[in-house]
Amino acid sequence: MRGELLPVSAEMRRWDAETITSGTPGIDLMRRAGRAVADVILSEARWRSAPVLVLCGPGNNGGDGYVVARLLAEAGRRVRVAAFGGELRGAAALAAADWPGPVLPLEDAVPDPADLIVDALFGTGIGRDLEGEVAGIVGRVSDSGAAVVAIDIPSGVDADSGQVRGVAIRAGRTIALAARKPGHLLQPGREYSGCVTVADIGIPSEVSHGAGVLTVANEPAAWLATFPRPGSISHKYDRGHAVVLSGGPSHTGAARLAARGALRIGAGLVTLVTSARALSVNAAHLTAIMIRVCDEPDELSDLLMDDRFNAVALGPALGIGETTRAWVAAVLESDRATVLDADALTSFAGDAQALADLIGAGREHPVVLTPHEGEFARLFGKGTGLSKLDRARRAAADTGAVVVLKGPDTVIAAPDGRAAINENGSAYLATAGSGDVLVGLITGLMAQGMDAFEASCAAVWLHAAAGGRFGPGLIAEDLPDLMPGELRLLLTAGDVTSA
Ligand SMILES: NC(=O)C1=CN([C@@H]2O[C@H](COP(=O)(O)OP(=O)(O)OC[C@H]3O[C@@H](n4cnc5c(N)ncnc54)[C@H](OP(=O)(O)O)[C@@H]3O)[C@@H](O)[C@H]2O)[C@@H](O)CC1
Ligand SMILES: Nc1ncnc2c1ncn2[C@@H]1O[C@H](COP(=O)(O)OP(=O)(O)O)[C@@H](O)[C@H]1O
Ligand SMILES: [K+]
Repeated sequence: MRGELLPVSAEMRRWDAETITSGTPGIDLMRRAGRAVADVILSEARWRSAPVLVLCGPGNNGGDGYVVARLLAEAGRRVRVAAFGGELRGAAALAAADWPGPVLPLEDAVPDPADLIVDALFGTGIGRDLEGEVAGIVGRVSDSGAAVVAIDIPSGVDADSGQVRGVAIRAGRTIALAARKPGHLLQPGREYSGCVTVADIGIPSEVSHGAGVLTVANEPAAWLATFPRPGSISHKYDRGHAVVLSGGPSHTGAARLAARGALRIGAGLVTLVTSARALSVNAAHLTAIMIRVCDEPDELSDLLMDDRFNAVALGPALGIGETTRAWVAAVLESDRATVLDADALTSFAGDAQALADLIGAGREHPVVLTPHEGEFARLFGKGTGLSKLDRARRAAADTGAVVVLKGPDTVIAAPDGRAAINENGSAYLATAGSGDVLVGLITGLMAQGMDAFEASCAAVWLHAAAGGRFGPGLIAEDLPDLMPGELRLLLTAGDVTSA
């Protein structure tokens, strides 16, 4: 997979183990980890005179902490170490043996507001909720207001899910070892991690890239190579023809937002399908977007016999119930690239299997589902105990569709197990109708022939980049018209950073 790999803890353990097997002792990895963290601390002017309190746990994350303590003391810094747990093993025991100073019991550690705290309690090996004396120190660190640097991941944050295991350290700075993990991007882990940088600890690229990690950070590197660009002799039919279904006379705006999104992202033609009753209100608001009247699903099926209509979106403001299920069935039977959102999903609440059956196994063209958390739970259940990543992945595998599970940390998952986590989102996107525009962006990219997973990733990223760059005052109507600016930055200026 292209893009920055985000290994889960089991994959990370494999990377470490394979590196050790191929000849690098675990203590060397740990010393590199400690060196990287110490270098960050020593290079920060604001921490130059801060006394350092290193909190060490019973595993290898604690081992990293002992290395940091020794290196900072050798650099002349005042360092206290407090530790928790029984006898250390392996590399961690070696690292602890190299620390020449005293070790306080954790319960005696009293962080001072002037301290710099190094959080080396737990990393990827956290196995249960924090309680007792470790929960106590997390509380005291938080109450002290001291600055915190976390090694690998803030203790208490689950590296796979981003969930807090009871309580967690809030770090201003986190130094992720070898790679960021999903828990650095998924909420609330992202909030707890503060500013995250990655330290190279010497995992060979054959190990990290040979391991089949299927999760990436959603960034242009993951999909830019296949992003559609018109050729010099392209005509509009080469750029696809997107179709968007409108709701009834007083529910037409959502579909128009999606249709405009599809046109702005580059679909050659966009047609809004409306009932006769909603025709005049739609017609009064549209110019470049064409209109066709279909009052029954059969009429839409007939329209879609023309294979120039190659991507269809439905759901926003369509109404919940049997009628919408019939429209969904008609579209899915026509086997066009399809995006199902909002009411098209909620009409199948508690009956995801019926939707999966309609999507079917033998279809030629992909389907994308774009639920927010509420729609997802209604369709697939709460998935208690599963991470957002796993819930999206499982829903994709079960339905055979790409699933875009929206929110501040949108997850895009493909039926084959690939997944991407988005991180350029902006809370300004939390405004009525912004999801409708996203539907149009995905549909417009699929109309241009982009792979459904990559189209979903690209649309989510561009939508978020536009929202973040615009910021205060954003309304959904703005989003389609922000696309030309975002596309210019992405495709011509080579500036692929979001706001
Ligand atoms: N592998 C390598 O070679 C390298 C690894 N590196 C570093 O190691 C980290 C991973 O190390 P790790 O696997 O030892 O796990 P770690 O996060 O230290 O914690 C495990 C310990 O905590 C305990 N424990 C867990 N939860 C608990 C709880 N709620 N409350 C209380 N105790 C709890 C658990 O106890 P147990 O569950 O076994 O009873 C076990 O003793 C990784 O993030 C990176 O920093 C780097 O140095 C590079 C080389
Ligand atoms: N706090 C947030 N940070 C980043 N993105 C957000 C946030 N809240 C919502 N969004 C994004 O805004 C869009 C809202 O879509 P949706 O919930 O379907 O709203 P609507 O139905 O009003 O269009 C989604 O793309 C979602 O990821
Ligand atoms: K930690």
